[in-house]
Amino acid sequence: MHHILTAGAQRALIQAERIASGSAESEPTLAPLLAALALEESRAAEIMRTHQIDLAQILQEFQLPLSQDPATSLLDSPVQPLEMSQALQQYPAFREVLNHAMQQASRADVPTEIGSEHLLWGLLATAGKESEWLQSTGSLSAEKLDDSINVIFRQTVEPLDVDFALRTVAATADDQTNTLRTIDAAANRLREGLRVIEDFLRFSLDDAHLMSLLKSTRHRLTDALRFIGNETLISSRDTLNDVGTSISTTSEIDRSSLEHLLQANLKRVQEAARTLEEFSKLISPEAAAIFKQMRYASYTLEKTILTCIASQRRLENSRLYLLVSESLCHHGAGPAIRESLAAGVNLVQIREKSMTDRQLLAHGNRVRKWTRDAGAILIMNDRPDLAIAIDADGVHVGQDELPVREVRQIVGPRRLIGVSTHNIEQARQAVLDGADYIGVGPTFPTSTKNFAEHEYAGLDFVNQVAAEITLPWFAIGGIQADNLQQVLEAGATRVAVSGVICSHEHPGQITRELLEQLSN
Ligand SMILES: Cc1ncc(COP(=O)(O)OP(=O)(O)O)c(N)n1
Ligand SMILES: Cc1ncsc1CCOP(=O)(O)O
Ligand SMILES: [Mg+2]
Repeated sequence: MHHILTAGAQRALIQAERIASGSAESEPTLAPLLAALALEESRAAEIMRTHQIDLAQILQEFQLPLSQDPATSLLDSPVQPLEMSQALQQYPAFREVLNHAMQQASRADVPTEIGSEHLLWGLLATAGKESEWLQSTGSLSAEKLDDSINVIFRQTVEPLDVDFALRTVAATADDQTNTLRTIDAAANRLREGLRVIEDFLRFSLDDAHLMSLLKSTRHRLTDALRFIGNETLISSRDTLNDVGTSISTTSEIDRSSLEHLLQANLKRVQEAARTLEEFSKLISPEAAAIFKQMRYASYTLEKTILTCIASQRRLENSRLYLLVSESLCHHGAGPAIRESLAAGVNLVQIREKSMTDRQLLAHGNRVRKWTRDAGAILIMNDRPDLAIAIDADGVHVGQDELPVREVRQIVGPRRLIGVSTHNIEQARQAVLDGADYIGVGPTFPTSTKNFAEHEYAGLDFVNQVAAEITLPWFAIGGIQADNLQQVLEAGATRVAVSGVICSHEHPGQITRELLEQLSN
């Protein structure tokens, strides 16, 4: 198979050589490559950041020098496609890493491309002090990295489906120039649109996870343009004679809200990606395939961002989520629900594991009336069909139940879908799948649901989600009045509880206590 290194991977190798040349080590080591991967605005750096590893730590650990900021100096320099066979010759010190990277890349969507994330994977798979350090400091392993690569790069896009001939089409010189001009203009539109969306994610939504997805999409643009040739594109540019630059439609200047602005730019990105895909078919099928993926990735991104905004709005005032099971309640589910509603709970889940369908239907209809009268949201656990039957506002599903896509087909577009998550990869995936909120836990030991000791995700998981996810999420599991503060300190703003309210002698009283803490 024919393997090519992405621009990011090439820059990392060049940087690694620069760092190695300034290092005191006489024997070649992999530490300069590790530092170079963290230095770049690359996929590998993004992944390391999510595992709390940064450049400063690496430089300190491996006693490496970094006299200037080489990242900026290389970022804009054009990089020619580099084949694996050339890379193996040019960088003998990293041969083992490159070979492992190649194996990993062969399993990805675009098997010919080796990116910085594959180099990181190769580094982890190569025995040595760098790999050991990554595993101990960042809890990174080749398997975990597999998950990260999957979440960011494989599952955000449709499978590579090339529906056009894999050969370039002969054209006249004029045709070629016009095609290149079109590609150049569309690439600029795409880049600009992505930048606007990135700024929105950074400054308005403040969502690190979605931002990292967007950055990956931006990197793919660089990768695709390499197949066409950056210099060729620039030499075909003719802005003065471009009739498009003077056109400014009313819709282009009508940006009535941030959301409108966001949507307009998402559309701009999708249209530009389509133009790039079509015109690249005449020049580079590889580039066309990447543009197609980018178009699909932008649909996923659009859906995800808009869901996030809509959900934040719908659940804006829901900080305390009550899961009610008849068996846990001191005086029955009815009094527990009515008293907690009166005390201010506005989000209730029916979580019954042993009722028959008929019992659940009758119970659900009663709870529907109480919650509706109180203006509260009602969610049915596990059962999309019953959510519809009792006209609940949504349904909650676990990791082993129906996936969001299938649940959405059953409950339609308006009902909320909640998903339980137990680690950061599941949380990221649930966001991309289109969940409207997620459960994050279990935070503490609980007797309400059985978990093995090692399954407690704990406050670390709460911390991780707080750092990167803005889709509404609820910390859950063993939360009580006396440990709620710790959960809030770990970054949660919403919690889901069951036992603490249901089995309390006075559900209204404990509800008020919890709400009081949540509002501070
Ligand atoms: C808000 C919320 N979070 C998590 C769960 C747990 O769902 P699941 O893992 O499917 O387990 P069961 O509750 O069905 O036993 C939840 N119900 N709600
Ligand atoms: C259903 C569920 N899922 C994760 S923890 C949990 C139990 C929550 O109940 P409690 O608040 O009583 O621990
Ligand atoms: Mg369930």
